[in-house]
Amino acid sequence: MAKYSRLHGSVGLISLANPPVNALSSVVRHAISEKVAKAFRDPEVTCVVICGENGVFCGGADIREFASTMRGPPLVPMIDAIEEGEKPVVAAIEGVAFGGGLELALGCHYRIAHYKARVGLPEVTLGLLPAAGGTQRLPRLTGVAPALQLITTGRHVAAPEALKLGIVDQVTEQNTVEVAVQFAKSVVGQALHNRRLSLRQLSCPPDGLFEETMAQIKQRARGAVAPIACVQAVKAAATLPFKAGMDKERDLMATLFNSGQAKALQYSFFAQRSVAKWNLPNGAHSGISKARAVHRAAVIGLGTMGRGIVVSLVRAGISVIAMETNEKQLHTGKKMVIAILEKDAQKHNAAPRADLVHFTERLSDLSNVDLVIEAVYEDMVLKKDIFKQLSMICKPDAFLCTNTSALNVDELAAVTGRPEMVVGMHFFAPAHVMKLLEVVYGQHSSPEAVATAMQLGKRLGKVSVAVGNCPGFVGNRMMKLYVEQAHFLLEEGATPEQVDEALEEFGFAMGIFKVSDLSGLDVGWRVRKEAGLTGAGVDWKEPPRRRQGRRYSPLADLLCEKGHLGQKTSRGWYLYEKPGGRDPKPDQGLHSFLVEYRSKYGLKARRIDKDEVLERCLFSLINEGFCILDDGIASGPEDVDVIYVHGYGWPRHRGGPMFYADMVGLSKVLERLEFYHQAHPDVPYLKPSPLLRKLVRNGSPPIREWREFLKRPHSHL
Ligand SMILES: CC/C=C\CC(=O)SCCNC(=O)CCNC(=O)[C@H](O)C(C)(C)COP(=O)(O)OP(=O)(O)OC[C@H]1O[C@@H](n2cnc3c(N)ncnc32)[C@H](O)[C@@H]1OP(=O)(O)O
Repeated sequence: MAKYSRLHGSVGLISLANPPVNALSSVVRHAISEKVAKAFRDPEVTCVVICGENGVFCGGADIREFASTMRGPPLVPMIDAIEEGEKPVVAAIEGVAFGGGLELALGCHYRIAHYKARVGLPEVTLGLLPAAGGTQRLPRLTGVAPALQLITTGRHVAAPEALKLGIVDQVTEQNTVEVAVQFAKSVVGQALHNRRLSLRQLSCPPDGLFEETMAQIKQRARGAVAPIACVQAVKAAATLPFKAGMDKERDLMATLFNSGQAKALQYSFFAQRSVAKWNLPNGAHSGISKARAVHRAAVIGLGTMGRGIVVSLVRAGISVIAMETNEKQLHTGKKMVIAILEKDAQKHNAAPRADLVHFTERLSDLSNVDLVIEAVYEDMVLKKDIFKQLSMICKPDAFLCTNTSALNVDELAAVTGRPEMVVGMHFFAPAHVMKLLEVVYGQHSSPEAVATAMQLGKRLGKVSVAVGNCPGFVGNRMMKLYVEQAHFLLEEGATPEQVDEALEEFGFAMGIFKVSDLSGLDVGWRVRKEAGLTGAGVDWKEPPRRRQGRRYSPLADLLCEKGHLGQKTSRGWYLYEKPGGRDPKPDQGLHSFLVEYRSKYGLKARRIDKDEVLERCLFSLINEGFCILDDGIASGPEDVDVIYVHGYGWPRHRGGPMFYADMVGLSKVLERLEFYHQAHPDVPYLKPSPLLRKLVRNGSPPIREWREFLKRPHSHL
């Protein structure tokens, strides 16, 4: 809804009132239209100010309404009516003016923003375009190039930048509404013609701007269609009269609005928010569990992960003790952390925050920290030793966290005298860049420990998801099967290039073999050795290409034995021009190696098409996702999807693996898994999960209803 009042006798003040972000629901749109008409009718009113209650102008159209038939007055005529009005209308922008919110402000004749406010047109991130005149008015205000950049990326800008771009007329540190009211009174009587953006002429865009932008977008959009439609709409602004441009904007929006991509992106928006409201099988949940403040933290281990975690903590203003026993590693780690912090400082024109980090070789220096994150390499014996010591050294109420990516959090907790204070904080490399954090609760982790880790993740700017304890947790447990299928496909006749091409066409930023070369083949090799799948622990009585009773491909192990570890050694699944090279080239040597390998094991190469690559890799991963839901390791499909979109390069416009399964159709996923399981009976995880079967038996309900089919958590609180 929107409230109306009259200030100083002549100013009509319209306040959007739809907490928490004053989204433009049908009720709000109706109320704004009504109040604007009232103000325009009232002869005592000479000018109008539109603002939002509770320090937020407007977060845009109500995204929840997109799933149903749109009711209420549409935005376009409402905004046109404001612009056409004969009384000056000023938008007083506090908090945010996003999407339809900014479009509403662009229909006003003037815009005043608080210096902390942000404005932007993020529709593209929801699979849409700004279809309430945003693609036509913004270029007329800022010029084509800046508008094109903002609309195709959805980037927000802070008020000072918005002022430079001409999006707002004034920025204030004072009470924005009061400043806007005074401003509105001061412009009464001035001509409005020039202030109506729809009437403005656009200056010619630079030559080739649209072609270049389109080419860049096609390269980086990974199949997303909304950015392309955004370019077309802005091009219409630059080449057509306003009215025709608006028609083009409307037509393009009509094609996007009901697309699967828009549904996926809007699902992702809400999924990301839903994971913050975590709940555990024991009944603990975010609503009742209080986080403790973390003032001082420690990180143990200054390898790639440890360094990234230290940087993340410092960026959040937390003082850190960075501990490393290896002198050389300590020296290198310190240099790299300081270099990143200095680069940050340069970027933000501020002093480096290196004073917040204290580097040490002594574990005893950790006696007074509130929370420790252990980030040494994946060796259970080493980690247990560290946790035993921490338990004695750290103050009794310090939380002890591990950055393990797969090891048993309960086993670590058991060696401490405080298992309730132990949780996993699984960061993704590089930790100062990647958004995802898996917070792993063990059997004894207290709600306070989980709440503190989740809250800390939020403070570090991460998307944090609470997950249960099992080998690989959610992300890596699913990933393992996807990687295995890719290796099996090579045995059966595919090349790394064919597999990667299919995955990249699907929308992954990089195919699985390129990712493996980038992270180093030795990472998985170490894990497989730990698991007794290769190296000294193997039971050699088993037939070749079988381990622990099931099919196994030793291809990656064989490459590791040859020293082909990926980019760092210039050879892996691809060839690189030098060690550390980034540009993968097909490797004839690898192809010959595959031919010899197949011949050695009597494997007949066959042609494998893209559909099979996708089904084998993705459906096996999805099937494990269903098992994870059934086991209660993730509390809902949104958790799995958020993990895959933010940590594993799953294309956001495909929602995530569980959303994708819903889009493809659960019965089709089930049928294909049954087919592949029959064809590969020695791969047990291709057997369809009981939860998938149950959902199909129940008529394949939409993803938002899946939680009703999960085992209910039992409260032990
Ligand atoms: C004809 C079409 C014309 C226009 C199209 C559009 O306008 S599309 C919408 C464009 N707007 C956006 O994309 C903005 C989305 N929202 C945000 O970026 C952030 O929510 C915001 C506004 C910056 C606030 O961030 P904050 O961190 O403070 O809160 P949070 O994100 O957790 O949101 C709080 C709750 O509000 C819900 N919500 C936010 N925006 C919308 C929206 N536009 N429509 C509906 N609901 C919205 C959000 O889901 C949270 O809900 P909760 O139940 O508490 O989880």
